[in-house]
Amino acid sequence: MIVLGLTGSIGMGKSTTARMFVEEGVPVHDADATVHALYAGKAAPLVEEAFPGTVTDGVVDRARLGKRVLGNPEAMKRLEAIVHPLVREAESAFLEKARAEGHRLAVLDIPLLFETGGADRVDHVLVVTAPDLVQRERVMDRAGMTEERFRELLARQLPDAEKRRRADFIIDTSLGMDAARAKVRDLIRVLTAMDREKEAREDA
Ligand SMILES: CC(C)(COP(=O)(O)OP(=O)(O)OC[C@H]1O[C@@H](n2cnc3c(N)ncnc32)[C@H](O)[C@@H]1O)[C@@H](O)C(=O)NCCC(=O)NCCS
Ligand SMILES: Nc1ncnc2c1ncn2[C@@H]1O[C@H](COP(=O)(O)OP(=O)(O)OP(=O)(O)O)[C@@H](O)[C@H]1O
Repeated sequence: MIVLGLTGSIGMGKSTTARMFVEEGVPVHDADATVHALYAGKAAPLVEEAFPGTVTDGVVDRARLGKRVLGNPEAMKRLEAIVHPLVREAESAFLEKARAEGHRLAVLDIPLLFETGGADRVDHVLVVTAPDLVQRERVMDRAGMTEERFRELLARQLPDAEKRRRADFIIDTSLGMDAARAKVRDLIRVLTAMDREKEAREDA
């Protein structure tokens, strides 16, 4: 089975592209959703112990936690030491299930794939991108978004150009849904064939 990492900066079309893989029958694991679930469960007591006052009614308050760790590399490291092993555990269980079900391809949707060393856990990386102006228009359309917040978010993410440089595959989501869906289908075909060849070589 081939493991494809899916990533991209804010507003580039990660969720939309992930959904297209699901629609084509490819299992997708969502790291962001996993963190949200962990913060309402298993991780909450561990986070409260490390960062007292950040958990309310058993659920991590992301705004409070963000204030403690964003812009503080040492605190972020401590938080990652709690969260990342749990995310990896969930990913491993997901991949094991996908393998057992006979899938040739599985996708790990990881927003901060490059920033958190995720590239080592996948066989290939797909980066979704769009021109700056399109990205800006999409993000500024969201409720509560301000110019300042957008700038802050961008400053904390690896630049799009650097992500594209490190990508194995790129999809430009500014060309519309049909174009992106065609690319997703092409990619599934190529990676599935690659896995089939790999298996034939291993059997020989
Ligand atoms: C700090 C937290 C509470 C802020 O949550 P909030 O909902 O306010 O914002 P969100 O999750 O969208 O993150 C906002 C931005 O912060 C930056 N950021 C978040 N986590 C990290 C990190 N581990 N390393 C570097 N930058 C980070 C990113 O630029 C991101 O776009 C949250 O991001 C978190 O718990 N991060 C640590 C866990 C983690 O690494 N998650 C990434 C997926 S494995
Ligand atoms: N291929 C596409 N064609 C047209 N519009 C698209 C395409 N992909 C995404 N979009 C649009 O761009 C916007 C952002 O997409 P999406 O929510 O998937 O981004 P994201 O990368 O997951 O964002 P974030 O990282 O902020 O959660 C949405 O309005 C979506 O409809």
